[in-house]
Amino acid sequence: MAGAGRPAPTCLLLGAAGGGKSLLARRLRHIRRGRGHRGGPGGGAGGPGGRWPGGGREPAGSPGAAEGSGARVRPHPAEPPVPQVGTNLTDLRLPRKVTVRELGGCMGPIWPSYYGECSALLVSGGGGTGTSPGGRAGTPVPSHGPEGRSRPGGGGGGARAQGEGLPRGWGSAPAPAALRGVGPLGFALAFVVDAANPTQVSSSCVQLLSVLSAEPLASVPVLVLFNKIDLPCYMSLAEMKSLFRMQDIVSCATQPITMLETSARDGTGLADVLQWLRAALGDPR
Ligand SMILES: Nc1nc2c(ncn2[C@@H]2O[C@H](COP(=O)(O)OP(=O)(O)OP(=O)(O)O)[C@@H](O)[C@H]2O)c(=O)[nH]1
Repeated sequence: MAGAGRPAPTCLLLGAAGGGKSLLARRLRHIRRGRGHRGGPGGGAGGPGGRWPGGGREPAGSPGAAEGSGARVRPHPAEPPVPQVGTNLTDLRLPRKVTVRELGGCMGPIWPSYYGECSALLVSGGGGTGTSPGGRAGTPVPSHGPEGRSRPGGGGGGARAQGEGLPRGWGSAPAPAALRGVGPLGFALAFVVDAANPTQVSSSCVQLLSVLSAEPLASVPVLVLFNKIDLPCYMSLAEMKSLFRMQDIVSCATQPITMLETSARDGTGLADVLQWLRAALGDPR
């Protein structure tokens, strides 16, 4: 029964308007497999990995591709932001086909109507190797909070009292076994934050909390991307974690959460994003 009629693994791409989702999806489509992974686990401060493979350029013909040879990535030219109204589908070959479904930031109020898709994929997903990204060198590491922690719904141990200050329903779902590691569930979620826009931090944080507390998404692996780190005014991973109170979020979340710094403009961290997608969606390569 393997594969017959099974929908492609899907990653929902969410985040506030202007965070860089569209550019990110376009750039991911053109990144080449196999080489060019740089940086250590988490791709975090001091070592974000994954500019264009081969230390090189975006492939010819792709947005921002350069003529001739060059050792460095040619940044994607700045372009006026065009708010995404509706949903955009991008197919990636990792080599298994993975669909990235971007939902425009201005569609925030109706994002939940797309969460149901996840239930179908969770039911029909599986069948992978169960590879955990944390188990391979150089792979982004999901955060599960303190070792052996109990989720708030399961009796405490977290940094804050149960459910305190968090959206209704937070932590109330039972912990599925899959949460112990990022599993091949067939559905994943990436949440993009503009790390160069301090005015968006609080609204992004509220959005992230509401996404994490959505019941259909209770067991999907989540990647939080702090994007636009090419800009001089960007906030570092440590700053963003502190502003978002990520430690609290991670310790209360039912999902395994991974964080990465990226620049959709210059390609930093994008190889790590692909690697996370491969691991989260069940492709061991
Ligand atoms: N400097 C810099 N600019 C970026 C980066 N990513 C995206 N941008 C720019 O930010 C603007 C918004 O990017 P989009 O990709 O349209 O953002 P979005 O999240 O899809 O926005 P919505 O469709 O409104 O939800 C565009 O001008 C992009 O070129 C980045 O990593 N660095």
